[in-house]
Amino acid sequence: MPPDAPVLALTTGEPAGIGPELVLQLMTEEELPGRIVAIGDPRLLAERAATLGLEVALRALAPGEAVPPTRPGVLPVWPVALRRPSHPGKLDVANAGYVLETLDMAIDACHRGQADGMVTAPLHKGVILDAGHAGFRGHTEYLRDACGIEEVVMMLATDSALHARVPDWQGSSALRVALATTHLPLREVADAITATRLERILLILHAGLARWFGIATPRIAVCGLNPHAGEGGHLGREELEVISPCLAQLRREGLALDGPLPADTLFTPRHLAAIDAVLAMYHDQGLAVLKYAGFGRAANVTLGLPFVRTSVDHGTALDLAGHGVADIGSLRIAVALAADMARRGAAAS
Ligand SMILES: NC(=O)C1=CN([C@@H]2O[C@H](COP(=O)(O)OP(=O)(O)OC[C@H]3O[C@@H](n4cnc5c(N)ncnc54)[C@H](O)[C@@H]3O)[C@@H](O)[C@H]2O)C=CC1
Ligand SMILES: NCC(=O)COP(=O)(O)O
Repeated sequence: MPPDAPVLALTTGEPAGIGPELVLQLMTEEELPGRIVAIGDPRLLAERAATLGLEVALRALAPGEAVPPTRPGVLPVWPVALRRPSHPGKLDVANAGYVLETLDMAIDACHRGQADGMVTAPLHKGVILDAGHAGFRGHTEYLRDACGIEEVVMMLATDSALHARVPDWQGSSALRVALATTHLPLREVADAITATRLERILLILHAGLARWFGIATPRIAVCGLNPHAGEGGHLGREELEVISPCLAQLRREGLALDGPLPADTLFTPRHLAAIDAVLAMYHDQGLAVLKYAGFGRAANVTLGLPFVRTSVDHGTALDLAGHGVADIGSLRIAVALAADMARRGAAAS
């Protein structure tokens, strides 16, 4: 590995979940892109490694110490102390502040240029809210607010859709799905779909596909919100009053957009064959399909941030934590994607 390989700050996520063990497992692998530094509690990581019989030596880095080239079996760590000892599968509100501190450290490192990007292991949104961090929604929204920007875009891509235009959808599970709204109660979704938000989201998505995925003129298919995209106004008017006018305006500005299309038939090979990404109106409209196509083989990327951030396609899996059986596939892909994006970012600047 070259000594100037991108530095990736890897947050270890909810301590009671599968994040810590996936990070440890990753570090036993031979081929890793980038110089990885985990952010978390070294004692927790050492305990989890011992429980699972993973031979990983932890090396706490001093402030300002350079992140060394990654070697299998060695995990450099930027230490953050747990507030209370953590046990697999057992959430504890006392450790919510710890999880947020690991995120803050990664954000700070990206801002200061000490890291070229961040990769996040899953956190548990519920326990952070139970701990009193009102308004917490997820990494995506936390990063947006920490960076003081209006909008970012959550996009998940399956492994075969990570690098460029997908030539043939027929029989393929290659899929990129972005979301117009993220972690919002369904009751609030319709009101959140405004022309201003949609325009911002589509511009970020268009730019992100061009910059990071090498698709100069991406074609994006936009889902309707209502069944049958509103059935001409009989099953909802958001398509007529908000989505269509917004798409028409953006087409005049040169974006290649299809829709609004009924979401049920959009996700079929004939429609997917012609497009580079789908914009779904809400979380489960898009992610249920994405996870059906490639759960465990996909990564989550936040577009529109001033730095690279990727994540896994799954949550904390409390039921599996501490057993060493969780699938590492998505973390592997998230790390590879972040390293690739960081290299592209460096080449472009
Ligand atoms: N990037 C992040 O921080 C994410 C966090 N979450 C959070 O995770 C928590 C739990 O969410 P759930 O909806 O239960 O989803 P989940 O992904 O944690 O679990 C859903 C099912 O998938 C299985 N699963 C998850 N990851 C797996 C892996 N790597 N290998 C094998 N099986 C795996 C679990 O055992 C469970 O049966 C929630 O608080 C949610 O908000 C969910 C998605 C992403
Ligand atoms: N289902 C995707 C998800 O919840 C990821 O959220 P985030 O924490 O990465 O914002």
